[in-house]
Amino acid sequence: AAPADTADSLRTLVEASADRLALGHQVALSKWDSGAAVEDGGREAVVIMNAVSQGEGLGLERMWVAGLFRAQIEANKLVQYALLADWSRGGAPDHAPVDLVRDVRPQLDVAQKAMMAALPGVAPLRTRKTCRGEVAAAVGDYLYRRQLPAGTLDAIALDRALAGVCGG
Ligand SMILES: O=C(O)C(=O)C[C@]1(C(=O)O)C=C[C@@H](O)C=C1
Repeated sequence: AAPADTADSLRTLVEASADRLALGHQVALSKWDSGAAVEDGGREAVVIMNAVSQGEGLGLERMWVAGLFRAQIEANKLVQYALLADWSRGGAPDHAPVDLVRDVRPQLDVAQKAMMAALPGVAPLRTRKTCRGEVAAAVGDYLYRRQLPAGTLDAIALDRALAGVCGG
């Protein structure tokens, strides 16, 4: 694919990753209410298995897809831990009850599908020397477009969420 195609796909991937990450706020609220642990190893395995098998249908390498989603999950946990720690000190924001299994995980699955659709176009970037710089720039563009300040929790976590794009 030409570099322009990669850039478009990367932009789509960054947006879908940010959408997935934003759901971490809802997940954290549900865990605040339920007292459940942030980490759910069984669910992580399901998320990664689903992504890998969807990726195989798209001709994507298993290890790459697994690494990509491991990074997404790690970033999601970063957001959850940070929010829960804040709320332990200051209280959680007012919110309606959040049903993790019925409401939030299906939305995570939708964001995952959007990410998967972008991956074939992003794959050629993996092996470029410029990969890390291009990913960092794409995140910077996203933050700029959304007027999200660098250094905030969501901005930091978005860089981490995309840590699996290069190499693998
Ligand atoms: O589904 C959850 O319980 C989440 O916290 C979300 C998520 C994910 O990013 O998919 C993150 C951490 C958990 O270990 C499992 C999955």
